[in-house]
Amino acid sequence: MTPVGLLGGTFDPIHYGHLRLAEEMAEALGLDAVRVLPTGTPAHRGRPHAAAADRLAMVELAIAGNGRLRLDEHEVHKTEPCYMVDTLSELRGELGDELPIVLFLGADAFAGLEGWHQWRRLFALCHLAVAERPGYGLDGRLSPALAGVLASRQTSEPGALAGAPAGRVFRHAISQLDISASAIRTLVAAGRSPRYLLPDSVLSYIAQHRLYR
Ligand SMILES: Nc1ncnc2c1ncn2[C@@H]1O[C@H](COP(=O)(O)OP(=O)(O)OP(=O)(O)O)[C@@H](O)[C@H]1O
Ligand SMILES: O=C(O)c1ccc[n+]([C@@H]2O[C@H](COP(=O)([O-])O)[C@@H](O)[C@H]2O)c1
Repeated sequence: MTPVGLLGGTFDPIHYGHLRLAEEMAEALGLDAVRVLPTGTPAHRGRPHAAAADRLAMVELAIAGNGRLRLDEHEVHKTEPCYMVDTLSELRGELGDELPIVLFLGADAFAGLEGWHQWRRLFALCHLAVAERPGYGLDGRLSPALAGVLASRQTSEPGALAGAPAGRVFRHAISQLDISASAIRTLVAAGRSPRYLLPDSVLSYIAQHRLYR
C-alpha cells in the first residue's frame, strides 16, 4: 500500500527547508501524498510569533501548485496543546489501521523525540522518516534510548515502509539547507531580507501582514 507522508511543524513561517524535506522524502519513498500539518498550539515550545490563521495561510501559499502536498487542518484550529500521538490516533480513525503513515522529521526533531508525549506509542501509529539537517548530526549524539530505536527499527529500504503500517525508521540525506524559521524571523525583525530562503508568495504575505517586526 502506498504510504501517506505527514510533515508536522510550527511553520512560523514555512520555508524552503520544509518544502525540500517534503519533496525529497516523498520522492525517495515514492509517495503520492504528503499532508502538511501546521500545529495550532504547540505543546513543546512557546506560543508561535504568528497567529495560527497566518501560519495556515502561509502554508497554503507555499504548497499551492504542488499536487503532492495537501494541507492537513487536524491541529491548526486547536487551542489546547497538540500532541502528535493524539493527531495520529485521529488520523488512524479516519484512514484505518492498515495504511502506512510516515511522519517526516528533521534530525533535530528526532534527537528530541524522547521529550514528546508518550513517544514510544508513535511507533505503533506511524513510521518515521528522518532527514539530516545542517548542524544536527545524529551519529554518536543520540541518547541510548534513541540509539536503540535506530538499531532495532532503522531501514534504508522504502519497501519496508510500504509493507507495514508503522514502526520503522527511514533515514535519508536530503539537500542540506541551513534555513530555519527563527533565522527568518530575526532577519525580518532586523529589517533585512529573507528573500530566497522561502517562497516569494510567503514573503509577500509576511510583508503585507507586517509579521515578525
Ligand atoms: N532546513 C531544514 N532541513 C531539514 N528539516 C527541517 C529544516 N527546517 C525545519 N525542518 C524540520 O521541519 C519540521 C518543522 O520544523 P519547524 O516548523 O520547527 O521549523 P524550524 O525552521 O525548525 O523552526 P524554528 O527555527 O522556529 O525552530 C521539523 O521536523 C524540523 O526538523
Ligand atoms: O507530541 C509531542 O509531544 C510533540 C513534541 C514536539 C514536537 N511535536 C511535533 O513535531 C513537529 C515539529 O515540531 P517543531 O517544534 O519542530 O515545529 C510538529 O508537528 C510538532 O507538533 C510533537
